[in-house]
Amino acid sequence: MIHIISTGGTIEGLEYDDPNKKGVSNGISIQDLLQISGNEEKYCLDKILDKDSRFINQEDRITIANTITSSTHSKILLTHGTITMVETAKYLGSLELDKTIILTGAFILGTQPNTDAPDNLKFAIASFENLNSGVYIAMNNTVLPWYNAKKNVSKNRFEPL
Ligand SMILES: NC(=O)C[C@H](N)C(=O)O
Repeated sequence: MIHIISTGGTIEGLEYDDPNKKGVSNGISIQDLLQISGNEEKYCLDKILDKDSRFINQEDRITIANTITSSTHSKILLTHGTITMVETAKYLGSLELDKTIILTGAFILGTQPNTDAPDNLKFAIASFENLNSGVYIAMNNTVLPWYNAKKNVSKNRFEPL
């Protein structure tokens, strides 16, 4: 069983530049995206935040970490906006939790027909098969460990450092 923890971002179709608008979402749920992806893996889902990742702060990261540590599951899929995905991955990596934690998201709004959200979810879920405990980013068919990942803004992809 995979424990999915969702926090907002483009993957959930959230589009806003104004932090005051956080929590106002006309987006799409991770559950619906998983259905679109054809996912057959068993999962449970907790939506704990609804934020563009520019507005994810240290308090939010502690909330995310607490949700992970109190989970009874060892496979954690964290959906997160891409802008600060590396920062959250680094924070979680520094905690050295004995779980496999994969972060994923999307570059194209989850509400758009050409979104990469279902593919990234599918890829991230399949990646648990090959990974030991640790923190990883799984996006655009690439898995990177938390300490060797950066977002290439011009190419819209994550790459090794
Ligand atoms: N592609 C993204 O997820 C960007 C988004 N605005 C974020 O929450 O970081």
